[in-house]
Amino acid sequence: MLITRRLEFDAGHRIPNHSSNCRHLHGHRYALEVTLSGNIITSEGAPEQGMVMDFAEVKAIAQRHVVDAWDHAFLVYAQDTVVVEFLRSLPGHKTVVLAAPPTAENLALEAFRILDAAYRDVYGNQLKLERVRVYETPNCWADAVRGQDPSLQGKG
Ligand SMILES: Nc1nc2c(c(=O)[nH]1)N=C([C@H](O)[C@H](O)COP(=O)(O)OP(=O)(O)OP(=O)(O)O)CN2
Ligand SMILES: [Zn+2]
Repeated sequence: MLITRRLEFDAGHRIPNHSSNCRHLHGHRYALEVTLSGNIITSEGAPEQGMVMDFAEVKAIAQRHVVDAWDHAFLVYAQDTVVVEFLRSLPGHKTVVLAAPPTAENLALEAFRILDAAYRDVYGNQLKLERVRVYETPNCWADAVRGQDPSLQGKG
């Protein structure tokens, strides 16, 4: 069984080497969709009976590990030194420095890496993170899928 929870957040970014508009500093209302697989919990009387995981708990984990860190932050590529230095000059600015340009693809991969360790099979129902989808706009999104990207090797 697969279940998906959607969360939304706002963040700024730029794609420094982009040939068009995306090299400018701008922001998005991102959406993050977390898809988990697992067996439905059947323990009679358990609060989670009938669920793979309580959607509230799915949300709480993604919120704590990704959304709280990225919401109203500027997501910047570490090699984008001019912007990194500028953001450092702003006292107390919320900045997230990433090892790769902040495209939807790289944000989905980064969120997958962070969240994979965060979702634990506490009910013995083989709970596992399967996919993280990041919407950059309502029309553009990227999927990081377990076992499909070379950087997620070993997560199969
Ligand atoms: N494969 C990717 N392509 C692009 C990415 C990306 O992350 N992965 N990102 C961008 C820009 O960040 C840009 O903000 C996206 O805007 P745009 O292409 O304009 O998307 P819209 O949904 O607003 O498209 P409209 O045609 O304006 O409706 C670019 N490419
Ligand atoms: Zn953008």
